[in-house]
Amino acid sequence: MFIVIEGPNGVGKTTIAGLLTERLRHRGHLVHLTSEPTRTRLGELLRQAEDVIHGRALALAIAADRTLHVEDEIIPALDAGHIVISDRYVQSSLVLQRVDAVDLREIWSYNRYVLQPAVCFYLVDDPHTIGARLTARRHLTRLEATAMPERELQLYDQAFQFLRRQSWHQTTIDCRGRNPDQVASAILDTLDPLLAHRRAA
Ligand SMILES: Nc1ncnc2c1ncn2[C@@H]1O[C@H](COP(=O)(O)OP(=O)(O)O)[C@@H](O)[C@H]1O
Ligand SMILES: Cc1cn([C@H]2C[C@H](O)[C@@H](COP(=O)(O)OP(=O)(O)O)O2)c(=O)[nH]c1=O
Repeated sequence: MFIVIEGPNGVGKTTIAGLLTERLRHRGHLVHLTSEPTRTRLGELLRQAEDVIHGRALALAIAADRTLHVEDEIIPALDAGHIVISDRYVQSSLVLQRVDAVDLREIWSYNRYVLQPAVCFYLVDDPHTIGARLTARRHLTRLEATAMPERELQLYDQAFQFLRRQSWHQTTIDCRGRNPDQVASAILDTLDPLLAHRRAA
């Protein structure tokens, strides 16, 4: 089963993806935790080069990294019986490349052939809470510094509506007033029936 954790910078994706991995492993599942940009040479290059690669070129390069991610890492892990959890996926492009002035349909055209996740979780929180966390960060990348939490939340909502029309399975998780354990539990509540179905199949 392929699961995606999405949401604006600072909402808690990395924290929650890690907790969810622990909780699922504790229950005896094999879990492969991954993230985008990838930890491959291309992904690392993109993390370092975000200041000089921008707009359409960045959208294409991120889509190339994602394509390799699916082919070389996600599908092999799924074939080996793992639950795969990705911290960021297509939605991040539908939001961040738009912040970088690329049109939504163009971004989608570069991503439309990727593997469709079993379910995508969109973490949302109060923009002031997210903003306070970002202020506490020592270093922000160019796109992190450009995208404001309100704008990112609005673009994530538009990505959600767009992908719903492509029949993607998506769920919004409201993190307001919830600690990370409670957020992970809310995700597991949605996952449990899907996992039971997987076991029965
Ligand atoms: N539900 C939560 N409640 C309180 N703090 C949280 C919550 N989720 C994450 N955090 C904290 O917010 C910060 C940003 O989380 P992080 O997982 O790095 O976000 P992202 O990967 O979305 O940028 C971290 O310091 C983390 O401990
Ligand atoms: C996945 C993804 C990342 N990015 C950019 C946004 C960030 O500035 C940068 C790194 O992502 P980020 O999630 O901040 O990485 P980490 O917290 O693991 O260092 O990559 C895109 O522009 N589009 C995408 O689709």
